Amino acid sequence: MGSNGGRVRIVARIRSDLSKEGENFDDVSNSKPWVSVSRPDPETNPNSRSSRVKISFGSDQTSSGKQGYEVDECYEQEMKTQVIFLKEMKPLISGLFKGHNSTVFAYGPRGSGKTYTIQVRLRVDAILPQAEEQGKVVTVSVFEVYQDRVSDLFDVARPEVSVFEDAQGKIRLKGLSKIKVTSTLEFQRLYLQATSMRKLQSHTGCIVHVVTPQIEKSNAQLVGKINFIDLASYEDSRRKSSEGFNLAEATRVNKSLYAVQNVLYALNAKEARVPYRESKVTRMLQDSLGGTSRILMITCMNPSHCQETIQTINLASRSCMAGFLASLDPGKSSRSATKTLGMSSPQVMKSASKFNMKPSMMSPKVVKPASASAGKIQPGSKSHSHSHMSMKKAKNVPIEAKGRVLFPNRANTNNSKKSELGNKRTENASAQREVSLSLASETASSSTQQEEKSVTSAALEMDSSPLQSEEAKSSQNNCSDINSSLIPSQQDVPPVVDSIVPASFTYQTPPTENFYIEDKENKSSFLNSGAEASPPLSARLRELSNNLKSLSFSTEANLKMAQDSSNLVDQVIHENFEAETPKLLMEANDKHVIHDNSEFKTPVKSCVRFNENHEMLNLASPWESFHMRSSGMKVSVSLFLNIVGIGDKRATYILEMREESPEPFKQIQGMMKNVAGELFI
Ligand SMILES: Nc1ncnc2c1ncn2[C@@H]1O[C@H](COP(=O)(O)OP(=O)(O)OP(=O)(O)O)[C@@H](O)[C@H]1O
Repeated sequence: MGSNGGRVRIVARIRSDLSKEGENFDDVSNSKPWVSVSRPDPETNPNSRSSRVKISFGSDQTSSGKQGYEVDECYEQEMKTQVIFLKEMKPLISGLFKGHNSTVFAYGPRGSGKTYTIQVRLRVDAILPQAEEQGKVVTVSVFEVYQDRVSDLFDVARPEVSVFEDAQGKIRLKGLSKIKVTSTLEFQRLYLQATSMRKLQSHTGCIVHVVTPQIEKSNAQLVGKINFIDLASYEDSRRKSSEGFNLAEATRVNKSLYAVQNVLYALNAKEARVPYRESKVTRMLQDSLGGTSRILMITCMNPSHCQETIQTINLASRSCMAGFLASLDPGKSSRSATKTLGMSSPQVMKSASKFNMKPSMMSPKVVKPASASAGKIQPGSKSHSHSHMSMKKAKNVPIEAKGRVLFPNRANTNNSKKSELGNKRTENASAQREVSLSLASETASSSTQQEEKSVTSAALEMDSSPLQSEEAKSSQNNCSDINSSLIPSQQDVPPVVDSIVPASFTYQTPPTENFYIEDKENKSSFLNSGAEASPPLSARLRELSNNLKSLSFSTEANLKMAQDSSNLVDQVIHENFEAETPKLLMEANDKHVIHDNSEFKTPVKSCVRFNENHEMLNLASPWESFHMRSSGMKVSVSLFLNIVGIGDKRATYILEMREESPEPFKQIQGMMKNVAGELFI
């Protein structure tokens, strides 16, 4: 569906200039364009592989050097909502009558025009006449998901809607009413009444079912359904806390937004497993996301919340590009495609040698970070700029700073180990880890129950923001410019693919060395019985240390950073793990079920800072971002928790607890300090 080759179409809409409507903006008198949109010109680039549109922030670069985030389409400020409807949503409504389920998401920061763009009332307007013409019946449900609880907005007094899978594998929404509507007026009245009950930070959804009236002896009633999901606003935790909002709530909301993005990413990437269960929203919409369903995500951009806008577009672009990567290798999942491109592509290999990088250290995500396509933008590209946000000067970030594959693929080694390990599970022999350098935690997945636990690591990181608040403040001073963000200099960018791959990096860990710990109540399939079945943590950390040492960095600072991190890891190994590992594992086994295969995925989060006037100061490279956020290569709390064998869920819980009950957490933090030495200062 998307031009990226994926099933999810991801478009963006830039909200119109509200400064004309009297809304507060940063000083726009001296402002430079805050966002610009470039699209390949078919006349000058008839052979262009991509019809994707590039969104760039900042104005310091020439149009041929624009860096940015790619999406399937971007509607600029002057575009009318009706045009967007006709181009993007109308086809979905037509599909509805042919039996296709569809879902439309509106996603973006506060006040970015999500509700304004999705306009559910008008959409139902377009459905009713067609239904009547074809003798179909339309029923609607309106719900909200707040703190992972689903409520029926037609009757808020009813108990929580329960979401479960029936014996046939169909998702059931028990307790959600469906109301038959026959006229637009009737629907508008119902919808207005229902949405007036919604909570501020909730996801609001409307499910429109088109059904065939009961035909004698036939049970097949449902023709199709379309879901309109007005997602809760993405909020930046640091900004929120400074403005007195509820940080815990923002964290929860953002986590669920990341979960939605993880699902879209997995769908676009044609991954075998999609982490629907990661959030209530995706779980309840599962029927309308998988299979032949069509999905549209409209990412709304708000110039007055530029930081959040960049973060949301960054994630949206990541999901979009997953489809592109998968389309390069349609026979395989995106992970396989990633591997193929990273390990075998002649272009990549060429780039690897050019940049003195070992092929085993590369993945497309490594060599093609969020802005790395800039060097490939066609000279004839059209570019439009919009003026709002004041910016500072650009600074180039070398590509080497984007990330590395820490662990080489050692599938062969694993095979030879397989017999030694006896009953150890090895079916996911090429399980990969994707780790965003700018993020602190990872996603775990259980192969045994075919259920994924995608990462909501940015949320975890936000959870840990109070620990880092001082760093954040100081890093603001270090930040220079939005354009320095994820953007390497043109000379430094290997011309690998004509696309953006958002900043994250991938490394592979052999399954015999993978494990994670989960709560017993959630999963129970494989119990790793200790050191024999699982290699010592010290070995993994040692490997991390060695790989860090072997990284080639372009600058002295980066080299020093790598050495520092390597030394830190060495220190942790020496002081804490070599002696403690068997004990830790035994303790873990007492309390948890350990799975032998894990899959980690992190959404990408940029590192944009604002000064007190909300002017953007910097969008750091992923590596810089990691550096800043982790205070000079201190490994983040949640990453560390993962390393010591605590799964993401538990790590999330610990971090959330710290937010909500700082006192007990101080004790936990003390304990962690003992374990991690300098890491948790
Ligand atoms: N493209 C646009 N043109 C004109 N006005 C707009 C546009 N987009 C949004 N608005 C106006 O901006 C305001 C906020 O829009 P809207 O409520 O749709 O944002 P939202 O992202 O849904 O906000 P929330 O944070 O409450 O979820 C509304 O008054 C809306 O009419």
